[in-house]
This record gives sequence, C-alpha cells and structure tokens, in this order.
Amino acid sequence: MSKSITAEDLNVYYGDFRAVADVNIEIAPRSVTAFIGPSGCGKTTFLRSLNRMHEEVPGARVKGDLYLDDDNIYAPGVDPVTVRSMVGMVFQRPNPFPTMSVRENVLAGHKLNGTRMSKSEADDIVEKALRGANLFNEVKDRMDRPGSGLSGGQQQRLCIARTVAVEPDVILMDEPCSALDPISTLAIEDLIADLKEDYTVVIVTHNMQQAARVSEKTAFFNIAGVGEPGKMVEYDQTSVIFNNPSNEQTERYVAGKFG
Ligand SMILES: Nc1ncnc2c1ncn2[C@@H]1O[C@H](COP(=O)(O)OP(=O)(O)OP(=O)(O)O)[C@@H](O)[C@H]1O
Repeated sequence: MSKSITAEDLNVYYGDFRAVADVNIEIAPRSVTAFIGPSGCGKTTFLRSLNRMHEEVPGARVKGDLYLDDDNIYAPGVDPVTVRSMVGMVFQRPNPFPTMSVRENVLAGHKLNGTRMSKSEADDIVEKALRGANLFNEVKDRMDRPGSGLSGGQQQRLCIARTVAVEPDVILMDEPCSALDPISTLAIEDLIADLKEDYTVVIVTHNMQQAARVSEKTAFFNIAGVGEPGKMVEYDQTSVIFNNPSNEQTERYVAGKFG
C-alpha cells in the first residue's frame, strides 16, 4: 500500500497535439501533492496519464516513463486495468452507480474484478471502506438504499469509499470538491488528510486555498500560449510555492495575477 510515483520525461499527446511536455517529478508515498495552474495547462491530462486513463481517449498516447515504485506502468505487456486497480481515481462530479445501493457501490470494484467473498467478508470491506471515507455513521442505516439518494458531499465520499475498497496504492483526485458546497468540501479536505496515512494522494485543484490546506507539495503547471504544450514550471513544498516560489510565473500565478 502507498507507492511512490516517478515520471521521467513524460509527454502526453492527443493525436499529434502534445498537451503536456517533458514532466519530471517524484512524488513520495503517503503524501498529498497538489497540481495547480491555469485552465488548459494539462493538469487533468497529466493526472489521467498516472493511471493510464488517458489512453481511453482515441488517439491519445504517452511518451516517456512512469514508475510506481520501481515498476514502469507503461512497460510493454502491462495491463492498464491492473494499473487502474492500483491507482484509483475520484472525479469532479460524484458518480455513484445510480441503480446500485450504497453497499453495492462500495463493492463495485470487487465485483468488476470478480473477487469471490463471503457475506461477512463483504460486510467487513464495506464497513472499513465507509469508515475510511468518513461516511459509515451517516449511511449505516441505509446501506440498501440507492447511492444516488445521498447528498452531493456524501456521494463524493461514497465514491472515495468505492475507490479505497479495492485498496489501491495511489488515489488521484480531479477537482473532487468543485461540485460541492463549503461544508462538504471541508469534509473531503479532512478526509484527504486521513487518506495520506495509507495512500499516495494527488489532487488537481483550482482552489489555491485548498491546495495550501491539504497538500505538502505542489506542482505548478503553465502554458506559453494556445497550441503550446503545458509544462511543469515549479514543484516544491507547498509553503515554498505559495510564499517564496523561485519562478516568476509561479509567483504571478499564486498572487492571482493571471489564470
Ligand atoms: N479529449 C481531448 N482531446 C483533445 N484535446 C484535449 C482533450 N482533453 C484535453 N485536451 C486538450 O489538452 C490540453 C490540456 O487540457 P487539460 O484538460 O488537461 O487542462 P487542465 O489544466 O486540466 O484544464 P482545466 O483547469 O480547464 O481543467 C488543452 O489544450 C485541451 O484542449
């Protein structure tokens, strides 16, 4: 559980268009890293390359190497489905399976993987995952009701429970709070602090206060202009990025001067 992520000269393409260029980054296990930067600089694209979700887009591809600990997830013969079971993802909009109950949603990943288990094993997994997502107490009396009947913030925590239920090494979050109210946002931010005890967490956020609150390290991405690739401009301790960045572009961005 919890692995480091190392990208070496990673380039991400949509067909001929290079959306992200030459990223080199090392992300420590059991940490929270935020990706920030203006719209279109490639944060989501790079995030999705970390679990090979990117290649779901026809024509999309990656050049370079990406390691989970010492294993290159882009090596020939590596099954992207296996990679995605090790590197879970939480999306912008909570997306529980609408026809499934709370319990079935939590077990969805195991069902997809064809894991066989007894009812009591399943009960344990459900309770542990819901506790891990700070949701158990709120849903323990409605396990068999539809997941889509929960509030937006509860649905997002249900999606996090679904992700942690399969015990990944890494959890990627793509603006996980952008559809949530401030109270639900705080609940997710608290949860992120807990998740880093067990997982490597990477979060894309437009909210700089959120990046400052939840992450230990921050990567600032930028883009030189339309049609140009996004690049990682600076990567450092979050406090350095926000208070004493070494790059002038970072300084202007965190000061709110563009983006
Ligand atoms: N499916 C796609 N097909 C082609 N180009 C795409 C696709 N998705 C994104 N792009 C392009 O890749 C570049 C990076 O987009 P991406 O969504 O990764 O940026 P971002 O920094 O996450 O932006 P935002 O903050 O607005 O979400 C943009 O030029 C975008 O238009």
